[in-house]
Amino acid sequence: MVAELPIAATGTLRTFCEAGMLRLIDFHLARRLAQLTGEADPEVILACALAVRELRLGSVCVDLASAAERLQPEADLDDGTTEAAWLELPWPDAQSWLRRVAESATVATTPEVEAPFRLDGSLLYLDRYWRQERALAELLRARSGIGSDPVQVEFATDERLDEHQRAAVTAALSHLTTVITGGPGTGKTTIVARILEALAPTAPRVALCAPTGKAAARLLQEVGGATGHTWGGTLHKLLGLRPRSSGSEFGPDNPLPYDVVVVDETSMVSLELMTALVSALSERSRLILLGDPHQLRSVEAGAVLADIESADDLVMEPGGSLARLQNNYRSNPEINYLADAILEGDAEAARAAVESAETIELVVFSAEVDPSTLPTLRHDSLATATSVRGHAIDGEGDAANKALNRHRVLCGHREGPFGVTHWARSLRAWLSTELDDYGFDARHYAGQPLLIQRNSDLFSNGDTAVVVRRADDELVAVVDRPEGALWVAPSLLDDATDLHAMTIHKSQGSQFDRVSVVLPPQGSPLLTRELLYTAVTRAREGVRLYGTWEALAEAVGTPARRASGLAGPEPG
Ligand SMILES: Nc1ncnc2c1ncn2[C@@H]1O[C@H](COP(=O)(O)OP(=O)(O)OP(=O)(O)O)[C@@H](O)[C@H]1O
Repeated sequence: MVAELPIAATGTLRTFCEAGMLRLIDFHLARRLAQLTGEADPEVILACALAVRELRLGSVCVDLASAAERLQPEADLDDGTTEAAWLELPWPDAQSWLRRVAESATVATTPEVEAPFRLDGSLLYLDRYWRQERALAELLRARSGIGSDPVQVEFATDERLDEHQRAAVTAALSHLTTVITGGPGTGKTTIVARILEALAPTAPRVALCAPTGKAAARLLQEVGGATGHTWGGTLHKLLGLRPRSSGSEFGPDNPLPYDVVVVDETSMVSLELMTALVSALSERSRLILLGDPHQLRSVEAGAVLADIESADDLVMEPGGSLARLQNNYRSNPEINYLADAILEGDAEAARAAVESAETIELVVFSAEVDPSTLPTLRHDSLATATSVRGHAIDGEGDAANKALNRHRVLCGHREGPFGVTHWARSLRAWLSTELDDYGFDARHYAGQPLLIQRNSDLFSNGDTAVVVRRADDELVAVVDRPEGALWVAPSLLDDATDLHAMTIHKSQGSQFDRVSVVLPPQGSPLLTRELLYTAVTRAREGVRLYGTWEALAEAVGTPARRASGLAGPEPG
C-alpha cells in the first residue's frame, strides 16, 4: 500500500504517514484543530492525529503511554499486506510526550477547561467523546444507586429454564438496570419473554429495540406478544434521532414514555447512541441490555457492552445487576467447545477442537487458489444452490429462504483473494456452469440469493431474499422477514448485492446450519479473536474454516483492541 502523503507533513509526522500509521484525514483534522488553538508542536499534533485515527478505527481514545507498543498501522484491507516501516517508527518518549500534550492549549486536562482534545491520565480523547463517556458512566452509576421494587416470580417445577436463566430473570425483575450477556442460543430471547410476562401487570409500556432494523424486527416478532403495549424498532427511531442533526425528540427534558426498555444486540451499540439512550430514560423505567460482549463491536466508536460488563462500578447493586447465560442450546457441543477455546485465547485447544471434531474442519487455502476449485466448497455451495433454485422454480418462497439459511460462506475481508467479492464471484461463475439458467450475466434469475444493504419502510439493511418464479412465470423477490415473507418486484432490490458470500460483520445476529469461514491471512488487522468467535458461532451444525493453522492460531491469540476509559485502563 502506498500511503497518501499530506503535503504539510514533515519530519516525524511524515514518517508516521509514510509507514501507514496515519492517514491524510487524521493528520489534517488534528492539524486544523491544533492550529485553532495556536499549537504547532509536531509531537502534540502526532498525539492528536493518533486520537483521531483511533476514533476512526472504533476506539474512543488513544492510550499514549502504550501507543508505541500497541498501535499497528492499518493494513491494506484489500490484500492483507502490512508495511514493515512501522517497526522503526520514531515514537516520542512517553513521559515527555505526555507532559507536552498536557501543557498544550489544544488539550484540556481539567473539567472546567474547554479544548478540542482531552487528556485523562494517559488517555487522549477528542473532547466530545470524553464528555460522552463521562456522562454515560455518571448516568449508569446514578441508576445503580436507585433501588427498584422487586417483582416476585415463581418458576413452575417443569419450567424449562436453567439456573443461569432463572438468575437472569430474577435479576431483571429486581433492578432498574440489568445487563444480560450470553452467546447465541443461550436463551436471551426466551428469558426476555418471561421477564416481560412477569412485569406486565406493573410495567406494561414496553419498548423493544436494537441497533439494526433487522434485529429489532426479530425481537418484536419473537417477544412482542408477551405484553400488551409494545413498541418495536431501532434505537434511532426510539429516540427520534433526526438525520443530519445532533438533536433527538427524547432526552433528559422529554424522557421516553416506557416502563421497560429492552435493547438486543447491545454489542453493536456505539458510545454515542448508548449515552443518548440512557440520558433519555425516566428515573423509574427499567433498562435491560442484552448481547454478546465477545462478538464484533459497533462500527462506530465504543465497545460499550464489553466495557460495562468488565467495569466494576457502572452497573451494580442496589439498582443494577449483571447476569451471564452460559449454555448454548442451539449449536452442537463441538462448536460450543471450539467457541470456548477461542474465547479463552487457547490456540492449542482450538486446534485440538477442530482436529478432533466431526463437524468442524480446516481446509488449507492460500491466495493463489481459485475458491470454486475447492471440492468441499463446491459440495456445500452446490447443495445449497440446487435446493434454493429448486424451490425458487416451484414458486416456494419460504422454502427457498429456508434452504438459503442452511449454509453460508462468510469472509472477514471485503476485497482481495480472501474477500467476499472474490469468493462470491468465483462461486457464482462456477455454479452457473453446473445449474441451468443460473445466470451469470442475468440481472435476476430464479434462485438468485440477495443481501439487502439499506433500510426502507418495507425491509431492513441485512435482510436476505431469494428471487422466485411465480406460477405466471414472473420473477419476484421474496424477502425473508421475521414477521413473514414479503414478495416484491425484483426491481425494488436492484441495489441488493449477491449473497453467494457475505462478510462476518454482516452475519452478526444470524445463524445458519453450516458455515464456511474464510479466515483473513496472517498479519491482517481483521484476524482477531472476536471475528473468529463471531464467525464460528453463526453455525448450528457444522463449520469449515478456509485458511491456515497459523492464521487460526493468530486469530485466537489476538483480542481486538479498543481503548476506552469506561472500563478502566486496558490490561497490559
Ligand atoms: N433451558 C433451556 N432448555 C432447553 N432449550 C432451551 C432453553 N433455553 C432456551 N432454549 C431453546 O434454545 C433456543 C435458543 O434460545 P433463544 O432464541 O432464546 O436464544 P438467544 O440467546 O436469544 O439466541 P440468539 O442470540 O441467537 O438470538 C430456542 O430454541 C429455545 O427454545
